[in-house]
Amino acid sequence: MQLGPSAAGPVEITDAASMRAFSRERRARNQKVAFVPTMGSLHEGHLSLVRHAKDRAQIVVVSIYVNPTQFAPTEDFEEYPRQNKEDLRKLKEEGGVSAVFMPKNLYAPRNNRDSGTESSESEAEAEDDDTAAASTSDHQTWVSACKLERPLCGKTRPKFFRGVATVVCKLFNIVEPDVALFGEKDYQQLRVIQTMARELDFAVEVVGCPIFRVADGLAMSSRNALLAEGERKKALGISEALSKAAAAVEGLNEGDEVGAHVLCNLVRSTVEKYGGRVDYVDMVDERTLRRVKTVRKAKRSLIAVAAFYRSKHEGQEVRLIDNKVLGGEGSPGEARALKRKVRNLERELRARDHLERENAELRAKLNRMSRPFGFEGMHKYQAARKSIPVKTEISAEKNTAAARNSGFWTVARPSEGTHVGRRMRVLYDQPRQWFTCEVIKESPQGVLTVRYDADGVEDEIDMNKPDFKSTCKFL
Ligand SMILES: Nc1ncnc2c1ncn2[C@@H]1O[C@H](COP(=O)(O)OP(=O)(O)OP(=O)(O)O)[C@@H](O)[C@H]1O
Ligand SMILES: CC(C)(CO)[C@@H](O)C(=O)[O-]
Ligand code: BAL
Repeated sequence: MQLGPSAAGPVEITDAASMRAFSRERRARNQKVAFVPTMGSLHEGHLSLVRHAKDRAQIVVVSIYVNPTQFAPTEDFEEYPRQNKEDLRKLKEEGGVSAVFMPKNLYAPRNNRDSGTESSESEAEAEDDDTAAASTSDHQTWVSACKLERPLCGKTRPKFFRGVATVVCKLFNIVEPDVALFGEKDYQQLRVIQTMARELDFAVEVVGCPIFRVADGLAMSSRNALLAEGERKKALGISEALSKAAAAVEGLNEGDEVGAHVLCNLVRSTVEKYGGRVDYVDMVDERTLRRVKTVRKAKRSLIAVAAFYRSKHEGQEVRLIDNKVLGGEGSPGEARALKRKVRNLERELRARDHLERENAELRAKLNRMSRPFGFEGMHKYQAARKSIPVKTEISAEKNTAAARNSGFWTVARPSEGTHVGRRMRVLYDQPRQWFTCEVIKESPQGVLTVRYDADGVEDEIDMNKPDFKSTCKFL
């Protein structure tokens, strides 16, 4: 059975029981499960989470579910972009995703089943009914991280985080992951889920991942696809505004501080100047999400913004969010990503060091094993040459054994006419075989440096040695 990611693409699972069975089977085989919950309409931001997930576990599960309980009746549940086929194509292309969980409805039908009032008719009805109210009206158990839900997005979307925490709780119970990955774009959501997982004892590590931006700075978001023509340009005001605030803090002297309201006003006016309608701009403590009054260069604070733009759906607005950690050295996700990168690089360096050492050992062994015929003699010959003072040079004609034995060396090239690039064959003794090589350097003393075709190993061959003619042939 296929346990890890398959070339055919992820397994598509639509019911909770099969999803749970899938995960349990993998975990029983000691495979770690990483989970990326999404509402679909996948973009590079989601795929960046998938890549972080692949780094952390053998099994990656992505869920695609537009959760009705996090939308208020006035919000864009109906308009929310849905494109499951395209999403599956993207995940297959990305590779490394083992399963995609795409439940039809996580609320009413299971609720009926649980309460013992099972009715296939009502299940079918509920499954066919996508409206937020109809599919969730029976649901009565909610998860809430009260204090963290109130500020920022909680002011305009009072039931949003209750819906998010509840569906993530359900998804965690179905997928039973070891690790779950969330984007820092939805920073408040990340903090709510981390708190829920910790306080309700989920055995899941909740990891935040850095915001993935388009080259022009806009944070990737599924809702970007809902923007009316010309609105994307206005939305660039958000990242521009956050960068201005970051630059202002960067420009502070150590120990100086700036009022949070000054930076919030800067962000608000920039977003408005670009044409956005600001929902909120707030400066908060990155952990508690409580408002901070001042910002210093050395201390990390989070500036968060939400703004509305015209939707391509008549009369609707698109609400985009973004944030930036000011002061300190970037967001926790960025720090974690950097740490992983450093760790991976160090692992690669260690592996390379190990490879270099292994290569040097093998090269030395190879040199020992396959010296040209009579090589030992050449060593002795070279050693002897060092100890004998060169009295005079003798010509090629006088290059006789007698002359050499008398302690004189030849500088003349043998009649073959060697030159760099000349190809030759050399007889080895172990194994006894001819090898072709090319002259890559020659010394006036008649020592050739050659490189063997077979393995690229370089070697020295002395044309003066007595058996040169019988063991080396120029081509
Ligand atoms: N640009 C991004 N960088 C990093 N993570 C992201 C980015 N966009 C979304 N995510 C993360 O992907 C997960 C799924 O988010 P979701 O499916 O709601 O997409 P989205 O783009 O945030 O949609 P929306 O337009 O509703 O905000 C969340 O954890 C979210 O924080
Ligand atoms: C976490 C989530 C999948 C819950 O529906 C959603 O809020 C999202 O996509 O960020
Ligand atoms: N990315 C969070 C989902 C929502 O805004 O509804």
